[in-house]
Amino acid sequence: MTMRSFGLIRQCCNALVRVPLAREKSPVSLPISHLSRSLTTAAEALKITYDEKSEVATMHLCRKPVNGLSLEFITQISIALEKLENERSCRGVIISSGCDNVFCAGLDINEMLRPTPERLEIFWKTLQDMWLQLFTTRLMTVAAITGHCIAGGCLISSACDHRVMAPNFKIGLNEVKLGIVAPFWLVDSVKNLIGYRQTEWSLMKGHLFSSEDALRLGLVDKVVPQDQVVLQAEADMAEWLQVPDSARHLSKTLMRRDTVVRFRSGREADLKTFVNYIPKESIQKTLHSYVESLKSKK
Ligand SMILES: CCCCC/C=C\C/C=C\CCC/C=C/C(=O)SCCNC(=O)CCNC(=O)[C@H](O)C(C)(C)COP(=O)(O)OP(=O)(O)OC[C@H]1O[C@@H](n2cnc3c(N)ncnc32)[C@H](O)[C@@H]1OP(=O)(O)O
Repeated sequence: MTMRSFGLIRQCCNALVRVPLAREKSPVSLPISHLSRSLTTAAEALKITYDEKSEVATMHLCRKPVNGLSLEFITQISIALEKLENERSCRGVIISSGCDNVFCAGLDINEMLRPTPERLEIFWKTLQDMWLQLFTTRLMTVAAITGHCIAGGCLISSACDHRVMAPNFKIGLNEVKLGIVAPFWLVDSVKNLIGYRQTEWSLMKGHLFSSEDALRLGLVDKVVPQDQVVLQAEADMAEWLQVPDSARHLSKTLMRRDTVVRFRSGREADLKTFVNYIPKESIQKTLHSYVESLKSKK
């Protein structure tokens, strides 16, 4: 297999990104590596490889420990997706994880703890944009879910076209457990996969499905042993790419149109709700307790 790194993507991972710092009033330009709260540097957090023969890229999420979606990380993913989308030879992207037993633990909760209004607003807008990009991309997208896939993690996997998961992990929307509510567009994309009632009760309870239940419901398409997830994702991608790209993409656009129209008309209101809701003292208390409970379980 001929693998090469995507030079363009490597460049973009070290790029300057204009984001407000956590406790500053106005945006400043800094290398994104200066802003990351992760144990990994920004350059290490996202690795892209491209296989010329299969015309498939792999986007490896490696923001340790749990691929928490910070503003900088979401920005990196978004820039990488755009570059891949513009790379004419690229037909598909597999999203995989470099974190042990975790595909993605969702939003980096630190982004919502005592945030500045400026950063909070940019954070949410960037997340909305990344979701729309992934949900509508011309590329065939496969999520290789080698571990837990929670809330914002499920946002990524449910926006893809196909999902392969390892057994004995958890997947779903647990936002209520943090005292928050998943946005309607994320709920819609899960509802598109598992239907109204399963979405409603799991959302209200913050229930996370086992891999096996997720397979039964259609939240994932295959469950295979952990060490075979990426291989299976590659095999499934090859099968999907036997369908002509434009017909496949037009079919996807047709099926996702209502969700996208609803998103576009509601995104401004959704943003306002998010930036008003998160700083509330009661929400801050619940988020804080949740983070403490994560730390104290050790
Ligand atoms: C009424 C009107 C309503 C309007 C609504 C308005 C607005 C909507 C608002 C918000 C919508 C947000 C939508 C999306 C939300 C999210 O994604 S929130 C995140 C949800 N995620 C989780 O709950 C997952 C939490 N993590 C875990 O359960 C576990 O960490 C695990 C993924 C199962 C992995 O377990 P394990 O391998 O044992 O690892 P640890 O638990 O030890 O974790 C390692 C360290 O990582 C820290 N961490 C874990 N998850 C996160 C995270 N999401 N963000 C930040 N940090 C995280 C964890 O604390 C450990 O840190 P230390 O090593 O202790 O420092």
